[in-house]
Amino acid sequence: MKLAIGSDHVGFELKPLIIDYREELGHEVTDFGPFSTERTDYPIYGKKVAEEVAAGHFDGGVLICGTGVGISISANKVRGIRAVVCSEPYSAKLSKEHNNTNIMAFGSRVVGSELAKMIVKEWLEAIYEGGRHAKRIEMITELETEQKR
Ligand SMILES: O=C(CO)[C@H](O)[C@H](O)[C@H](O)COP(=O)(O)O
Repeated sequence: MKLAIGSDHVGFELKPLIIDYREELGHEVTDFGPFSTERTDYPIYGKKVAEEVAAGHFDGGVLICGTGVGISISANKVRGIRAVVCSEPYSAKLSKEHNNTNIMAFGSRVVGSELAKMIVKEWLEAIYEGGRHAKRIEMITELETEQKR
């Protein structure tokens, strides 16, 4: 699986743990920055990763900031993105099975490295169920097309 990953300065230190973990399992992970703990702004990286995923260059994305909230809000502003913030694996699993999420976000001030790995694992291993959920995803997509830029 090809994954795009990004963070802000607060999520920076958790990022390599997730990269190493997924690469050990055979995934190809590309880090879109930042590459230091120098204070920066999460919308920059939320947008970068979201645009790469929306363009189909990657199968999914992982975003990390302090709580996961700001960076996921930013990613969700990109058409075609369904980013979710999770602090436990059950929502991560259902977000893929029911909502076909394509970006997983979490907060490095909220979850530790082992729980973060568990969340990403559940999310990546889950399979979108389609069926009755497809209509709802189409309704979300319709919301996007109705929005005037
Ligand atoms: O935690 C957050 C709320 O979404 C943000 O993602 C940032 O990580 C946080 O706001 C950064 O805070 P800082 O005081 O500028 O380090």
